[in-house]
Amino acid sequence: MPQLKSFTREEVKRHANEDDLWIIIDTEVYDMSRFVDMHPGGAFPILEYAGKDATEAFYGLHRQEVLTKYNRYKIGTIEGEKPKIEFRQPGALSKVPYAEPNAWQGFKSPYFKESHYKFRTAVRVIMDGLAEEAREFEVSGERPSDEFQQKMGSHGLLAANIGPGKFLKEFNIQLPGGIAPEEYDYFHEMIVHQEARWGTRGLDDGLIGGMTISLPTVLNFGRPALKQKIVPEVLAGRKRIALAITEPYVGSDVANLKTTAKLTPDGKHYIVNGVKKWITTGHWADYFSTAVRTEKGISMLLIERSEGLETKPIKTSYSPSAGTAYITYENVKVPVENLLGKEGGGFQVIMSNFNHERWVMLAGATMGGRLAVEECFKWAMQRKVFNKRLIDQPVIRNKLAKMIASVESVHSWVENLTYQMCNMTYMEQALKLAGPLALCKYQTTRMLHDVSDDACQIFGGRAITKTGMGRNIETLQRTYKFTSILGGSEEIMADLGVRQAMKNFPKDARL
Ligand code: HEM
Repeated sequence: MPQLKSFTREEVKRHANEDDLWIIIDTEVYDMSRFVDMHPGGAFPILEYAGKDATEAFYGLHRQEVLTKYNRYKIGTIEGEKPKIEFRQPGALSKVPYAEPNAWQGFKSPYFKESHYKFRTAVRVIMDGLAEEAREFEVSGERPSDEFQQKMGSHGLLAANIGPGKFLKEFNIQLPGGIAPEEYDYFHEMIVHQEARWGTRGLDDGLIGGMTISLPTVLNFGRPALKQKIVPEVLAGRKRIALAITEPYVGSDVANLKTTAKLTPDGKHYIVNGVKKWITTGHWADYFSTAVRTEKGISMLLIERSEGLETKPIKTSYSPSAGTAYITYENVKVPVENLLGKEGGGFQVIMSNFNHERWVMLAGATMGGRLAVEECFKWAMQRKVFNKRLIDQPVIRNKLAKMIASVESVHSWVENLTYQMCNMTYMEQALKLAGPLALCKYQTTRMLHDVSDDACQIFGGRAITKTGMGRNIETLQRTYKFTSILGGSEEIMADLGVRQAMKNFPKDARL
């Protein structure tokens, strides 16, 4: 970058033709002479601002990050003037009201201790440092690279997604912010899910989604030797793992799955045949925690990618970088030692992680809604139409009010449920939390539906454009159905919640 100089506004005015074209954005001076013909928006819009202040026009059409990416054209600043627009620094919190959970914006919280604040600060710095690379994978739809997966692992961010547990100490995991493994609780984990503010819904699942739902089956039900082999390599990002339950004929209806595993006559192996569909991370995975039908009923097997096992990508409306796969198993030979839990005990293995899986989705989804609030609020404040800012239109303020109120309500419920998870025993959680978590998941994805709809109307055409100002809104509207179908569809969640409440309904209660 050339040495930055100081200029007066009068000096800038003298560089006002196509071959010598300067503009001012806030208090910075850009020499556009070499860029004007390459400008993605064409030369015409820039020419109008030659030698002038283009701040308002620029922010009406570009995200701030454009200036960071093209800062090679910056030649100086305006003498004696202080910037009016703040540049977001890596790791910084947003000052936009409701853009962050209120605990991070100075509100009192009964839930967070010093270690949570410390952890959040550390996680945001790491995530900001990885954001650009993450977005490149989401846009290209490519497999997140081994280096990227391993960076996540080396920061402790893969293990941090699996939740608190003895395994953090057992496998010597170094958590962000130097948090001690025994201190790590579900509020720390909630922070990890909510700090994934990259706007890369597909990639998030390709990187960690499959692992978060499948590794616990090995951690909690795998034989010690299997655990020792697989857990460290997955948590370090050297290997990837997916949960393979759903089939083309059965989605949530696990009891009717058709994939079979037959014991060989010597009793040393299972031979697996069948197909699986919608397997998140599946196309990238080395291991598959797979639900099969054995002689004794539904069982879970850890299957390594090997002869007879093939994956192919499913073209989804979210992102190919989620690695969503169709899997075929043709006479795949699996050692009996890879049985997870008991033969015929597959339901227990599958069910044991459902609450956690749904809660992870809730935490991530509230962040998705919040990000939309921040984007819409900023856009409405800076976008001018009919000579007014969007925010000056009551209809826009009303939409924002609805968005904020629904994100905040769901977020408070998620925090309350997280508190229960931190303080109930595993058995208590199993008995009491399935219903509320299911209802909260239902409410959260309804919230996303409404927020996405309002956000799209606020952003207009940019909400259906993959790059530029509305990029994150486009991602939200294209991907929120992912959350409302996976891990139990809205309809099943709503029904489960009410059926569980019916079980606890007092027999003697009358209106
Ligand atoms: C440092 C100065 C500038 C840089 C680096 C820059 C860069 C860019 C880039 C990268 C895009 C594509 C954005 C996307 O698709 O996400 C773009 C679009 C555009 N730019 Fe600029 N630009 C600059 C200044 C300006 C100025 C002063 C104007 C004047 C109004 C302008 C008008 C536009 C327009 C109209 C578009 C198309 C926006 C759209 O498709 O909605 N640009 N610019």
